[in-house]
Parts: sequence; C-alpha cells; structure tokens
Amino acid sequence: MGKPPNLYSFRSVAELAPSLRTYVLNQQKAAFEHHNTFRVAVSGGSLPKTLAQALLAPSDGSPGDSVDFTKWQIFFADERCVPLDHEDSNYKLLKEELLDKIPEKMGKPNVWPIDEEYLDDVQEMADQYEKNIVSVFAARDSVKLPLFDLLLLGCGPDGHTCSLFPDHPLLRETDAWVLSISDSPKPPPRRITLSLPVVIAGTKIAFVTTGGGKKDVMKKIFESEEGRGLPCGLINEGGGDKVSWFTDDSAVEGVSFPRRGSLM
Ligand SMILES: O=C(O)[C@H](O)[C@@H](O)[C@H](O)[C@H](O)COP(=O)(O)O
Repeated sequence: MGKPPNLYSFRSVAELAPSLRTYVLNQQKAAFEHHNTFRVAVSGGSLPKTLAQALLAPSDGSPGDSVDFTKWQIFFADERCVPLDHEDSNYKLLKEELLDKIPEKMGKPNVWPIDEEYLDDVQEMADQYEKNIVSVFAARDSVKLPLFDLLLLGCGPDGHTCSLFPDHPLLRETDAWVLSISDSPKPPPRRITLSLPVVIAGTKIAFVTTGGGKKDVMKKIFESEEGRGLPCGLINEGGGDKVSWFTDDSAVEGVSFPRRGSLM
C-alpha cells in the first residue's frame, strides 16, 4: 500500500459535521477548477443525514465556504432496485434528508435516480445507470476513470460498502463500472452498485462511520489481515491517502490506528 488513509475522529456527529463540510468544499473547489462541475456519488444509511448537517449549516461567509449545488451531479454509489417512493430507496432517503431541505439560494443539484422502467431487469438497470454517469462528461472530455470527484460512503458492520459485500464475486468485477446484484446478503436482494475499481479510482473517497456498533469492524479493518480483505479494507488498500474516514470516538474506541481530530 502507498500512504495510509486518513482517519479523523470527533466526539459527536455534531462535531464531525463542520470538518466534513470543509472537506467536501475543498473537493468541490478542486473539481470546479478542474472541470467546472462536481461529480459526486453518495450511499444510503446514515450518510444523507450527516451530509445535510454538514452542507446545510450556515456559511461562515468566507469565499470558500459556500456550496454551489447548481454545479453538482449527484449519483448513487449503490441503489436498491425498488420504486423511488419505496421505503428502501436510497433516492427517497437522500431526497427526504437532504434534497428537500436545500434552501433555494443554494441552488438545486442535478440528481440521478435509477430509472424505474428497469425494475424487473437489474442488469439492464445497471447498464442504463452507467450510461447516465457517462452522459455527464462533456463531449470534449474522454470518459475514463476517475468517474467521480468524490465518493461519500458508509461502512456496514460486516465491512461492506456500496453494495459490495465481503467475499462476494462482485468484488472481482473489473469490466463494468456499474454492477447488478440479485443476492445481496442484506435485504433488499436486488440492487445496483459501483464496482470496486470505480470506487478506488475516485479522486477522493470519504467514509462516514459513527456509533459504537462500528467499533468491532473498524478494529478489524484497520488492524487485521482479515479486515484488510473486507470491501472497506480493499478500498483503504487501493485508495491509500485518497481515502478519509470521518468517525465519532465511539466508532473507533480501541482502534490504535493514528487518528486526528480535525482537518487542519
Ligand atoms: O444499502 C445498504 O446496505 C446501506 O445503504 C449501506 O451500504 C450503508 O451505507 C451501510 O450499512 C452503513 O450504514 P450506516 O451509515 O447507517 O451505518
């Protein structure tokens, strides 16, 4: 592995949120400078809520501290193949936790939900979603990795992330960028997900993981050979210092990996 990932821990989610904001805004600035748009992938779980806490907080008025959603392209790092108004939908979750709460003056991001037309065919759903991702590249840009300026991910208690589960054959997929899964060990079984190479190629990759329920898996990921082979461990390994973990203290209790409490 190259340089190790960054691990930031905070007393609470409320204390984590401002650092997550700074981090996201730094990536927004870099992406705007590079291609005048910000391509982001987000997961479900608790992430949308924490993200809202970070991004919808009032600006401190400094030039860099401003979210310009009008130039955001938001994709789902994984999505359950259910209708968009279903309670398992990551789109519904993001909509309720973040999108519906964005004040008008911050602008509206361009959000890419799955196409409900393909709910009966998960492979077609994945292929179509990949086409959507490709479509946001301007004609002059060649479409190649990295597809995303920033991936904002969660970590399951089993070490899964996106819909990439431990020991699942999808972890070995290297051709397609968006994959389908019909046997997800966590319900619902039918989903689409970004592939491991797409995640690892991301310009920056952030995990947001909080709560005491994560301390066993965090210890494994950061301290054991077994954990390094879990999906989150593989991303640490492949992404190196492009990867940053935002955690609260209870999620990393007993983890000896060097950690810092702020981005500065
Ligand atoms: O589809 C899923 O299985 C979830 O969306 C999942 O990927 C989630 O991101 C993690 O389980 C972390 O969840 P928490 O953020 O709630 O801990």
